[in-house]
Amino acid sequence: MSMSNHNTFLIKGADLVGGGRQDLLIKDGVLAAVGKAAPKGATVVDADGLVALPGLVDLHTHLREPGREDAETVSTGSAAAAAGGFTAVLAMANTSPVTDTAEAAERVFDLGRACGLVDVQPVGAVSKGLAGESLAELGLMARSRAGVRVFSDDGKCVHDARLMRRALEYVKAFGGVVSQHAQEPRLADGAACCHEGELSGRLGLPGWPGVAEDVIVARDIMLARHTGSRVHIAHVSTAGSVEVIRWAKAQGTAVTAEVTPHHLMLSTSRLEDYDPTYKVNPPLRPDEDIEQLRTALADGTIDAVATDHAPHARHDKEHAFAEAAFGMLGLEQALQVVNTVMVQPGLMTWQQVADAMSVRPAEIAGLAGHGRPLAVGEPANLTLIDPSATVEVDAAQSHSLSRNNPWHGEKLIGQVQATFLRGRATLLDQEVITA
Ligand SMILES: NC(=O)N[C@@H](CC(=O)O)C(=O)O
Ligand SMILES: [Zn+2]
Ligand SMILES: [Zn+2]
Repeated sequence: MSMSNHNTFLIKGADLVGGGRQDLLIKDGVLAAVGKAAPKGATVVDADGLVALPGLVDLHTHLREPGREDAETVSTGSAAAAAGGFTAVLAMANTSPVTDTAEAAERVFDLGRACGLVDVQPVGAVSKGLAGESLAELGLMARSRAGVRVFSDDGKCVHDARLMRRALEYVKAFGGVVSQHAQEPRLADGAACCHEGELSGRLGLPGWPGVAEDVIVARDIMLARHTGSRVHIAHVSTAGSVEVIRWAKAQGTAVTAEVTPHHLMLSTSRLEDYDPTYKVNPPLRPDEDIEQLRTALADGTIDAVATDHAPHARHDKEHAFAEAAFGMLGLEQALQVVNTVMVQPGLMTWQQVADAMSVRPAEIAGLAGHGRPLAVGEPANLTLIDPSATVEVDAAQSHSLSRNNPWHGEKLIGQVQATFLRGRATLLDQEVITA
């Protein structure tokens, strides 16, 4: 046992977003002091040159438990999240069984609390069994101990306009939101596996066009306007969606949107070698879309960065491109990617990163205690990042059970060095501990 009290941390000289260089005292789970403090027995964390952000909140994580514990569990996914700077994640409902009842939601919630590395907040399914036919128990999930506020059939689009309308009307009663996987099934042929364009033609892979996303985004914005309810667009990937969302926000419609790290950085050209690691839904898009996604994130048209962390076991991913599973990892590299493509080139400030990766996601999901300013009396949910370290990503070095990491071999800028959840260190690089 060391001399230090493991529940008391003195973070020295961190660069606080909006607050300059400060010391932070973490005690009894809260920020006990901001500014100068020198308590005895605290573990001292040297944060010289590190940026302190409120703990990150991921609106879109697939944890695979229950059902596919060979790909990820609540515990391994939580560890990956903490390593990436997250203190809360929204766990998507496309598990087996589906999270479409109060009991199922409470089970996921409890697994998360038992693990204790991040707050796991279950997303409830919109439709029973994600079948797109009848509404799941939205009200019971909302009133359950899990307090579900975000509903999504993610993996599938709620394509029936009547069902979508009813879901929006229903969640309005308790301040909930429907997160839509926007993909018109009639425009996205069953065999489609990548973006439809020049490259899909050349590679001989069936593709689906960006407009399959755009039309659902437009429809759901009109339904949100009609019902006076809130819609959230998951993993926006096209310039067309951005255009429609920008228009809707200018009209005052209650629409919010997220973009993934991979859609901000990786283009369709990654498919040249038919590597199934880059097979994802929605697909990687051309440079013109990426450009618009970056602009929209920087100007607030897109509210949040969400990972769509989608672990897959080797035997589901290592197939010919057309047969492999859709999805890629994201939790551990998300902040690095945002730093590399947005902060370092001067497109975004750290304050904006805090907004897009913590404040806004917590607001959208109605998560109390997260996305809060780093101020005295607030829960000590925060993360420290070295913004200038260049790191070569190694897929083998991961807390996730899966290895479908699209950043493998990539040099990214930034390294997460510590994460605290209500004052407990869920990640603490030994290098930064000085006493
Ligand atoms: N993103 C993906 O390609 N896959 C996700 C489902 C989804 O987000 O649509 C998955 O669950 O694997
Ligand atoms: Zn999806
Ligand atoms: Zn997803």
